[in-house]
This record gives sequence, C-alpha cells and structure tokens, in this order.
Amino acid sequence: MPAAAFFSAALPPPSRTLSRRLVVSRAAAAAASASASSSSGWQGGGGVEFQGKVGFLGLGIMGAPMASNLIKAGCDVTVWNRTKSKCDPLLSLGAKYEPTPAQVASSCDVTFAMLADPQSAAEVACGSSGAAEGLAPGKGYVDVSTVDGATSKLIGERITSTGASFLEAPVSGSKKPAEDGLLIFLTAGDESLYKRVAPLLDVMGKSRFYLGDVGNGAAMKLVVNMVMGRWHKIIRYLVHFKFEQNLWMLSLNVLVPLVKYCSMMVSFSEGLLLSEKVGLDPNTLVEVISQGAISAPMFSLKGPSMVKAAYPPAFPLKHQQKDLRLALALAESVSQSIPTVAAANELYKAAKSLGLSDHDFSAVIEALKAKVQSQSSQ
Ligand SMILES: NC(=O)C1=CN([C@@H]2O[C@H](COP(=O)(O)OP(=O)(O)OC[C@H]3O[C@@H](n4cnc5c(N)ncnc54)[C@H](OP(=O)(O)O)[C@@H]3O)[C@@H](O)[C@H]2O)C=CC1
Ligand SMILES: O=CC(=O)O
Repeated sequence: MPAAAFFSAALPPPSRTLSRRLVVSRAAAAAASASASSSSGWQGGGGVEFQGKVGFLGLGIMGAPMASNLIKAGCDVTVWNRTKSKCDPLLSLGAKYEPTPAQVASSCDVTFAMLADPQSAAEVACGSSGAAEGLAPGKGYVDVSTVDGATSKLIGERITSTGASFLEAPVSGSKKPAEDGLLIFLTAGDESLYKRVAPLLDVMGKSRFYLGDVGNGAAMKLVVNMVMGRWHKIIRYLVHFKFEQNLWMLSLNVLVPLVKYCSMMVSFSEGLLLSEKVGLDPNTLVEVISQGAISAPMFSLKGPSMVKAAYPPAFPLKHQQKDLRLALALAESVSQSIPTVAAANELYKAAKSLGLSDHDFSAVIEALKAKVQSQSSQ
C-alpha cells in the first residue's frame, strides 16, 4: 500500500461525527462573549453568561481547584465529596453543601463530577443516592473524570434515562492548570449541553474541543495520556541514568536530546495511529497535544505532515537510527540498560528496511503502520 494512503484507507474509516468537531480557545470565547447578551443569571469572566446553579461532585486534586475557580468567578456552587472534610475549604469560599450526589443533582441545574476512576465515576452517577436519582429533564450532568468509553456510555445512558442531558468532558492538564483555570476539555455527548456549560468550561479551562458522540472524549484523553505516559517514563529514566552513571555532560549533550526525540517520535506515532484506529481525527490529537503539558515544537511541526504520510527530510531517518545505534553502544559500554531506546531502535531499523532511510525520521510511523497491517492480516 502506498504510504500516503494509509491514514485514509488501511484503517477503518474515522467516525464521521468528528466532522462536527468544535474547538474553542479562551480567547475565542472571550471575543464571542463581547456580543453576548447579559440579561440575567451568572455573569462569568469576560461577560459570558450561565443561567443556574452548579453542582460539583469529587473534590480531589483536580476537583477542588476547578470548583474553587467556579466559586471565585461568582457561580452559585453546591459541593459533595465522599470524604466530607474536603468540602470545608470550598464552603469557606461560599459553596453550599448537600449530603449525597442525588441531592446535589436535584438542587442544581448542571452537575460536574471529577472522580478517581471508572468505578467511582459510575458509582457516584448511577449508584444508590447517586446523581441520576436527583436528575430530571432540563438538568445536565458533565463527567470530567478520566474513564474508558464503555463506562462513559454506561453513565450517559443512565443519566439520559432520567430525561437529563449528558456530556463527557475529561480534561488534559494537571493540578497547576486546574488551579490556574487552564485545563483543556475534551468533550463529547449532548451538544446543547456543551453550549450551555461552555461559559463554565471557559472559567476552568483555556480551551475546549467538542468531539461528537459519547466515547470520543474518553478515547482522545486516553490517547493523549498514552503518549504522555511513555514520555514521563522516558524522562524518569533519563534522570536516573544521569545520576547513576555520573554522565552529566554526556547525557545532557548527546543522550538527552537523542533519546528524547527518537522516543517522543515513536510514542507520538503510536498515538496518531491509535487515534485513527479508534475513530478519532489524528489532526485533533496533534492540536490537543500542542496545547498540553507534553507540547513540543516537534509534534506541531511534524504532526500535520505525518497525518498526510509526507516525510520531507529535515533529519534523515538513517541518521537518527545511526545515533540510536551509537547510544546503545555507549550505554552498553557502561552496562546500562536502555530498554525504551532499544525498542525504538528496532522500529527505526524496520523503517530503514522499508526504504525510508532518506526520509525524515518521522517516517518511523510507517514501520508502525506495517506492524499494524501485518498483525491485522494474521
Ligand atoms: N491529577 C491530575 O494531574 C489529573 C487527573 N485527571 C483525572 O481526574 C480524576 C481525578 O483525579 P485527581 O483529582 O487527581 O484524584 P484524587 O485522587 O485527588 O481525587 C479523586 C476523587 O474521587 C473520589 N473518589 C474516589 N473513589 C470514590 C468512590 N468510590 N466514591 C466516591 N468518591 C470517590 C475521591 O473522594 P475522597 O476525597 O473521599 O477520596 C476524590 O474526590 C481522575 O480520573 C484522573 O485520572 C485528569 C487530568 C489530570
Ligand atoms: O491526566 C493527566 C494530565 O496531566 O492530563
């Protein structure tokens, strides 16, 4: 198969719902708000309006600063947390309290949930005294926890069975972006609820993506974190390596950039292919990554052409593979294991055997595509 055709032909067709993707940055939202009416309801930062009371369930590392930002922006917020003492700082900022998720949902117009994992998200939404018991037509439920698509769909079905609307909206960004109101929302589900809560998302975040059907937000979040997870592992390894071997200068000058770029490119390639395979638009992944903690000029620079399977040489793949070979030998000389580099090197070697030596090193993605194809034909 010609390389250029891979994204559009070798994998299943992407979900068409993604063609309705909306991307809004805080600046764009602020510009839009300049012409928004201001008749009644809460008037948030930039003059964007939200009508009604807001519930917030789950006040951990992320939930507490997110709820706190809503309160500071003037929202009427009611909170609940399994460990009640974590509500206290929010109550002192002016939040109200209800003793169960159901009571929060029934006393509020829109309820956000930021829970630890799929189990807790499902329990708080669908369990006994869970949010669904307090929901009704006209109300909205926005789950901002990171869960898998199946859990999100299950929660969404239970919520919509009450007549309420559901939006999944996992966030990219960590404690500090949550505190600074700079999260990135990856939303999917009810589009009118998305529009209704947009002013609240703009208080808590710097940008928001609307990705279509429930499950697409969860999938996008997991792909971004998969790329990030590998990247964190690489950083941890590098720090360890520098200390262990006392190779500060060597590692700073040679190994760090080398390992960084080759491994980043491999994990980025894996993310691009996985996003396409689960029906996401890989261009959106490039955009989401470029706004988050793992943003790097390399991803923004090479991502769009990688999606088009174009690899005009800037750093030829053959040189990258040669450097990996040399780095592996260097590590070997001090008996240091560098497993992530060894794995990446195998892919660069495979790319060379596909005749891609003189292409840019981002063509390593073609070796991954070949692997995917050979696995699916087995
Ligand atoms: N921290 C980060 O950098 C980021 C985290 N996320 C995602 O956000 C979500 C929250 O993360 P974070 O705030 O860091 O996690 P925390 O562990 O700090 O908070 C988890 C929250 O879930 C609640 N919870 C856990 N289990 C249950 C349960 N069985 N029933 C009811 N409530 C429960 C906790 O309540 P209690 O206080 O009682 O324990 C707490 O409010 C996760 O899905 C995470 O993957 C997303 C982006 C960044
Ligand atoms: O889920 C973690 C993040 O930093 O995003």
